[in-house]
Amino acid sequence: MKLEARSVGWATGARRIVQDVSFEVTPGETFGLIGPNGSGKSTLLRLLAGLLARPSGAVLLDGEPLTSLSRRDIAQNIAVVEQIAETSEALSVRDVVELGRTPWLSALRPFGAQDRVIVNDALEAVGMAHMTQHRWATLSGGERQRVQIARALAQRPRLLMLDEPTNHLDIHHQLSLLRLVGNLPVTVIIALHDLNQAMGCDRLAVMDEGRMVACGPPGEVLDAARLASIFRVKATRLRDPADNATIFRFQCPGE
Ligand SMILES: Nc1ncnc2c1ncn2[C@@H]1O[C@H](COP(=O)(O)OP(=O)(O)OP(=O)(O)O)[C@@H](O)[C@H]1O
Repeated sequence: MKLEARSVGWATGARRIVQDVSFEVTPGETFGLIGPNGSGKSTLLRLLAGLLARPSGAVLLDGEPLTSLSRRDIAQNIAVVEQIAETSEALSVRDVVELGRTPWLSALRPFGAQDRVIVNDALEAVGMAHMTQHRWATLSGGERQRVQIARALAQRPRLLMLDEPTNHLDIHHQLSLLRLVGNLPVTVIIALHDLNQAMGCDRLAVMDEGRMVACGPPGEVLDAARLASIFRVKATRLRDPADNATIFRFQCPGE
């Protein structure tokens, strides 16, 4: 699915949180959003998913303005995993993941065997199939994160938006999640803090103070001058001899 952001913005009171952001994400692309704390990444993701009232500019999905689509149309196309997921404490892991099927169900099309297979696959994909009966309230931060990702996978979206999906995960689950997401046959927009992980995206948009200040392939966008001016770090580029990949080592200026 193709997504186009045209001069997207959002303000609260007199404060502009996101301003004049334009880019296109092509079908199948993994598009990363990076930027310092408070630079507007989560707000931009919410705008792209149509979750904020009174946005400015336009978001188009395969050429159709988001505003012309029903909530159900949007939910059949876009799944969002936010940083803080609100879920009833009493639900089981399976219940939460089954919620991902909601946009596809109706009185004439109740939850059935095919939905059960999709839910099982999603639980399997995030390594939570052994905990289906556990209650949400009892889960660790990383387990909750993986269940929310399974819910989004069960939605079978064409566009998956993830807000810092690795932030609660141990290193094994971080890497397996990124590999899982990278191999999905869908368009992905992902906000990330780890710039080494961001190097795995097809393209990156850099946010700073609510504006997009750069957009392009990771190797071009993450140059020493930008890392110093936007992220306020001194970066040394290293090469992994195993596969020739670029790795950054960061230091605070003056160290
Ligand atoms: N509903 C709101 N009302 C007021 N201010 C808001 C609101 N939502 C976001 N902000 C402010 O907008 C700025 C951008 O927030 P946002 O969460 O989009 O940044 P971010 O880049 O995702 O940050 P982080 O990396 O810390 O998660 C922050 O200063 C935040 O306090």
